[in-house]
Amino acid sequence: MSLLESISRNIYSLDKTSIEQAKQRLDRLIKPKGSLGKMEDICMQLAGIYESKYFDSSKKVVIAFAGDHGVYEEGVAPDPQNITVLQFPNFAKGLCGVGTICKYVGADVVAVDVGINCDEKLEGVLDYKIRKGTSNMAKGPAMTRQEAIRCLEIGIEMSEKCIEKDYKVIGIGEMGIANTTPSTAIISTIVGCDPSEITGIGAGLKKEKLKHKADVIRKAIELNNPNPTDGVDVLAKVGGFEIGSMAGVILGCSANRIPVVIDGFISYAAALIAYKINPKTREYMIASHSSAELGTNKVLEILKLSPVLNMDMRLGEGSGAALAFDIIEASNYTYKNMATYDEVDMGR
Ligand SMILES: Cc1cc2ncn([C@H]3O[C@H](COP(=O)(O)O)[C@@H](O)[C@H]3O)c2cc1C
Ligand SMILES: O=C(O)c1cccnc1
Repeated sequence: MSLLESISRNIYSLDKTSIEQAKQRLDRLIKPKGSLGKMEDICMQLAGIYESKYFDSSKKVVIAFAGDHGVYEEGVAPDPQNITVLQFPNFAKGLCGVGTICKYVGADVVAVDVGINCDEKLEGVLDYKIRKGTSNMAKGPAMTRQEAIRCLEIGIEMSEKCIEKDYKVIGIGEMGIANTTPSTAIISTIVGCDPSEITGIGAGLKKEKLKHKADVIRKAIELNNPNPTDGVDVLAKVGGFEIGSMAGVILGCSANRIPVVIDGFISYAAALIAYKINPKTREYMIASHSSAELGTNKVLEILKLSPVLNMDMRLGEGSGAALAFDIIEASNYTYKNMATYDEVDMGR
């Protein structure tokens, strides 16, 4: 049995007893029932994931993957492709958005090259390059099925390495110029809508080029005919290496009962791939924020995820996941340390 098969067969629902125990404590805290809103949801979810009333969520990491995209040549992105190789070393150095936010919240970043269009080894970046960028999906499949499985398995492996190092909460991030294009293709295929309904500006595409971007995505879907019920097929035909690797982290976290914090639009595409491979992965996901990219609501509705933050962010990298780490920690701290009605006299 392959690593992917064995991991996806080993994903179970959250533990109802622990969720109930967490709820009972939350209801005994000195506050109106339910008044901590999503903080309470997070605590119940974490209890169900860790199978324990109390849990440690202190050690956190963003695992970020980078890859380039053959579809870049269709003129779907506003920036030069080599921004991927120039920006990615800044993840580990703590100089870019996700790096800086991680420093602030005391989390680590692991940066993994799964397909950057370059020959050199990058400082502070793990080399798991599959190939120097996907093929142009407007002309044929982005990758082979074997490559799709490979990037999923790299993601699984990275998550398990981090879990072995005792990380208790894992966020996902990415870098890849043009990757909102395959993300939109994945989301249109799985949601079942026309790409024009959800094609956004990405890193700042001019409004007058949006129709062209949507047309390229539609053409890629028509040409490759991905099967919306088969996550691996969708990934192979219209995906990206970094997107598949993020989906692999989601599967790895779910099988190892570790919460996985979803970032923005590109990570939503990864979340849908993981969900199609095993729908139970949804239970392990925390949506950090609501991306400003068009199409956000459609994915979050399917995944039934309610984002923690709404910051109008559309950076990616894992920046939103890192920002939500502090909310998760604040929720756990409050849950553990607030007094209950049994401990202080509240007149009842
Ligand atoms: C300097 C820079 C830093 C970034 N960090 C994340 N992205 C984000 O923008 C890219 C996706 O947008 P599109 O599909 O329009 O190319 C991805 O690399 C994503 O991570 C960046 C983009 C740029 C230009
Ligand atoms: O939502 C995101 O993460 C996003 C949106 C546009 C470009 N890059 C990332």
